[in-house]
Amino acid sequence: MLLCIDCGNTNTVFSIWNGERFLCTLRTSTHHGRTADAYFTWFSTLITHYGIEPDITDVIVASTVPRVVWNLRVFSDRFFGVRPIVVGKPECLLPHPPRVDAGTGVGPDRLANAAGAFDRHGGDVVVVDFGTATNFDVVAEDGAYVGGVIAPGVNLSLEALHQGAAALPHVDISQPERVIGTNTVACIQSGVFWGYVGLIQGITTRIKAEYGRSMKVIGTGGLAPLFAQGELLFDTIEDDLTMHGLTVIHAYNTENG
Ligand SMILES: Nc1ncnc2c1ncn2[C@@H]1O[C@H](COP(=O)(O)OP(=O)(O)O)[C@@H](O)[C@H]1O
Ligand SMILES: CC(C)(COP(=O)(O)O)[C@@H](O)C(=O)NCCC(=O)O
Ligand SMILES: [K+]
Repeated sequence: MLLCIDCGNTNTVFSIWNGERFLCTLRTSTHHGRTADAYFTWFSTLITHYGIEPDITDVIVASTVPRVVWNLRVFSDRFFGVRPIVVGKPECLLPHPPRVDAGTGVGPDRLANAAGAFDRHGGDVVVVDFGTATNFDVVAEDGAYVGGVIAPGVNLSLEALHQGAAALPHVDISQPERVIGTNTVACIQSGVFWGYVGLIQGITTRIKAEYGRSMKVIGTGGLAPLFAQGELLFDTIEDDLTMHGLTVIHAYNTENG
């Protein structure tokens, strides 16, 4: 079985793929100080809780935080005897290499999103991924990642208001009833929620105009469903797109490595 690890700047997600479906998805906060032993303690407790007895034979990692990769490598080697495939490293083959400026890096989460989106939709796609940052990943007709947009994430925007303005409290995101807020919390929620709706609409419209072909827009990441309510921002929402992309990249490496 394949263990897929998607490590974002906020959360690290483990999913076990049995070749047909994901058996479970486990989430923990991202800390570069977490040791291989700490990962295993957490992992084994949860899979026991869920009654799963996986036989992990392969591991693939996509991490937007370079410092966590070392401990994930040790975790993989020590507990499963497996050398992981790390997306973005030269030894990890990509089904469709990205076309970007020479010398620039592409986030491994974006490479996984591109692979997952192409496998499911066949290209000409924009993925909108709501993580710590909100990424727009453009996937060309042939499956290559060809660029995109990086905007501050929803929670980062809320946190920045709280950090930067003495009288503004920490607020959780939700869809406000009205645009004109009549208290501080409602004003902040309106600014971030409706600001985000405008950002998503505005950027996808401009991407489509610049790209010059019709495109599908796929929402992914924890907050995508919040922005689907009542607004036609996405053609589809796929929570497991990054994980699916990891299974696609793994299969490609198995066949071609
Ligand atoms: N279902 C959800 N509802 C509300 N907030 C969420 C949900 N999923 C994730 N978040 C929040 O969205 C932010 C980004 O989370 P995540 O997608 O895990 O980011 P990353 O992949 O960058 O680690 C975090 O602040 C997280 O707490
Ligand atoms: C844009 C990101 C910070 C998003 O990370 P995340 O929100 O998933 O933690 C990540 O994809 C990244 O570090 N990218 C490198 C630069 C690039 O992709 O162009
Ligand atoms: K992510």
